[in-house]
Amino acid sequence: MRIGEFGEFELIRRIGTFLPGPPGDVVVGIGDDVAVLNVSGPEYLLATCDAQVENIHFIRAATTPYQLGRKIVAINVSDIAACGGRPKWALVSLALTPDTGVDFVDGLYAGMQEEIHAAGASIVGGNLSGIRGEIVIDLSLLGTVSPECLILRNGARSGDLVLVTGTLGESRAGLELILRPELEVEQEAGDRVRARHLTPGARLREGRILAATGSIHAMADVSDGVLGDLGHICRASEVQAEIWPESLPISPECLRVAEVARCDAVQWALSGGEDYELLFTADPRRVPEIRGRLEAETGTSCHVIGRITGKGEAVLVRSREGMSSDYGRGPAGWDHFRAG
Ligand SMILES: Nc1ncnc2c1ncn2[C@@H]1O[C@H](COP(=O)(O)OP(=O)(O)O)[C@@H](O)[C@H]1O
Ligand SMILES: Cc1ncc(C[n+]2csc(CCOP(=O)(O)OP(=O)(O)O)c2C)c(N)n1
Ligand SMILES: [Mg+2]
Repeated sequence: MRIGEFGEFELIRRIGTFLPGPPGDVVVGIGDDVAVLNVSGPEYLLATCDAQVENIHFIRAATTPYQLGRKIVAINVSDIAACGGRPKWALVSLALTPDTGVDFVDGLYAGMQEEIHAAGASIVGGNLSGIRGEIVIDLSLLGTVSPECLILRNGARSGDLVLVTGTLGESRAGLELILRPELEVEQEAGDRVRARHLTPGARLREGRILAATGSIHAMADVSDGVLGDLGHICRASEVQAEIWPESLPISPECLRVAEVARCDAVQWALSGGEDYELLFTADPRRVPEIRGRLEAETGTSCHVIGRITGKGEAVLVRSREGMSSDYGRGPAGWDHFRAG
């Protein structure tokens, strides 16, 4: 059997079965946005890693090395944000071909340095390797969180509302414009969605503020698409959820690109991925206060997009009134071994 038939998440489950149970100082091992480690201090240590692989995550001609540097940092910071943590130290592993220009590495580090500095962290080491084909940039990020602020994927409760920060689908819209350069769209809309794809921002302050409310039951960042990532929360929490397609926050720019591309913006919002927004659940009675606080302190809005309906692990897409929908019948979200 090949891993393409398995899928990414079944493979992670299988890898887990070959590993002994986590030792006692591992608070959270495989399965969340980050590993959470008890290092006998007042704060937990957080650890995560994510890569950018040529022609899987980026096309060399469509991004500058500076943009790529910013993106590799932001996507890792996003995982720490999703737990309510603070990023601290990064290690960067590069696998490059010998013909790579030195200016590529210069630009990459300028971008990484800018983004890591903005996140309050630093690059403290890494590794270099040659590679024969497409290049790989892999970043490991360590951070900290106080135990009372740690939010995991596994705390969603029946009756919770599901919320998401910002807007969904723009990154996928930006990718569409990159893959189909012949599409003509107003410059402002094009620039906005391309920037969202090439240099996503992590919701770091938002994650900490949400965690500090004490009212968030579960949280994850949206890398695979809200449908896929809510699925991860549901499996971890052993609950079932519904997403209301009419409630998804989709910007006018994203709608416009979808119109020009003759694509469905709702589908992009559900399963396009790489939004790097925060997806979380909370008791409905606390939602007005959470939204108010987030908006007042960061200017970031968040929207209710569904609810946790009971025990189970599935995510259904249906209208708030309970009407069924064809959305959600396709692939739930990005899967590295099933994509393409
Ligand atoms: N090769 C691997 N070996 C062990 N654990 C893995 C591996 N790949 C992923 N994981 C773990 O599986 C979980 C899900 O991974 P992933 O979907 O990449 O998370 P994220 O979207 O937060 O980056 C994480 O806890 C991650 O540490
Ligand atoms: C050329 C190209 N094709 C497709 C995509 C879309 N894409 C690639 S990986 C991915 C999912 C997110 O990346 P992943 O490595 O799964 O991050 P993680 O979930 O581990 O944080 C998406 C939506 C892209 N960014 N570039
Ligand atoms: Mg990952």
